[in-house]
Amino acid sequence: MFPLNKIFKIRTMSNKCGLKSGANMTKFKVVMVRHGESEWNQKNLFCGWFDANLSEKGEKEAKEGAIALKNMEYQFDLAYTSVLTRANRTLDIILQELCQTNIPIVKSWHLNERHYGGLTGLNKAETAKKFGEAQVKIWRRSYDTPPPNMEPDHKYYDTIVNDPRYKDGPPKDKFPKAESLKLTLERTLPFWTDTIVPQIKAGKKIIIAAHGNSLRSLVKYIDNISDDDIMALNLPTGIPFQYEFDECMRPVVSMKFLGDEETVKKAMEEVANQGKAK
Ligand SMILES: O=C(OP(=O)(O)O)[C@H](O)COP(=O)(O)O
Repeated sequence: MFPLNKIFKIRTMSNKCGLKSGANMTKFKVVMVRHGESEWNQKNLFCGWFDANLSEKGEKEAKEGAIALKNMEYQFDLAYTSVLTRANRTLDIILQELCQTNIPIVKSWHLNERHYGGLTGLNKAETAKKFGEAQVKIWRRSYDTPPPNMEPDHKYYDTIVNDPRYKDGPPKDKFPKAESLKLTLERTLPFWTDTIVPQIKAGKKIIIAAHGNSLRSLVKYIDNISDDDIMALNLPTGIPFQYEFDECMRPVVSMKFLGDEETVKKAMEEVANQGKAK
């Protein structure tokens, strides 16, 4: 379980990108949300780049997340999401509830879930029974150990590799076969730095609807979380969280969930427990 006191914190850092002042000012705010529960989350299957739909519960979670944002009168100028339906649909539900469907939406595979390789479509609890909970935890949560590759004879290989949504990338010779969190960060980070951050600095109010591990990779980078500590972070579905940054894009407030602490903790524990042999 990731210690929430590590993330529910107000930071005291340097002012003007250098000098210690102890009083950092919030200049920018960004909202992130992992999509609501998918049909494959519900069945406890490794999903990755398979395009699962939201479950009925997931639609409800997205709506509840949207209501939390609405109650706090959030206004967005721009939205980013992956090219996967579960994240797109979550974003649509949120923007509909907020009556902000007119804002631009940028979809990119760079925000896709990490590619779960050969594990795609396998049940997590059955995999834990077969290979042991420790191995499954390494595959799910270690920073730099990728799952086994998805080979061309994998049940979902053709569906994923030949999906027309990838016609503009990633290039065929760089198409992922499996991704660790580290490999995921190698494609989320340039998108964050080169595409999203300039828009934040231009004053745009941004929401990012993505996935458990693509968001974990960004959180690791933004909060400079160690390779060991990131193993304990499990993001709940459908609960938006906010970052506040100073003028130098350093986090002033990290992962402030728009949900009560007990509910968030319980949802995080449930995600962690998906890898236990039942
Ligand atoms: O596709 C997945 O993530 P997503 O539901 O956030 O898109 C994974 O199956 C999440 O699994 P994990 O929590 O075991 O890393």
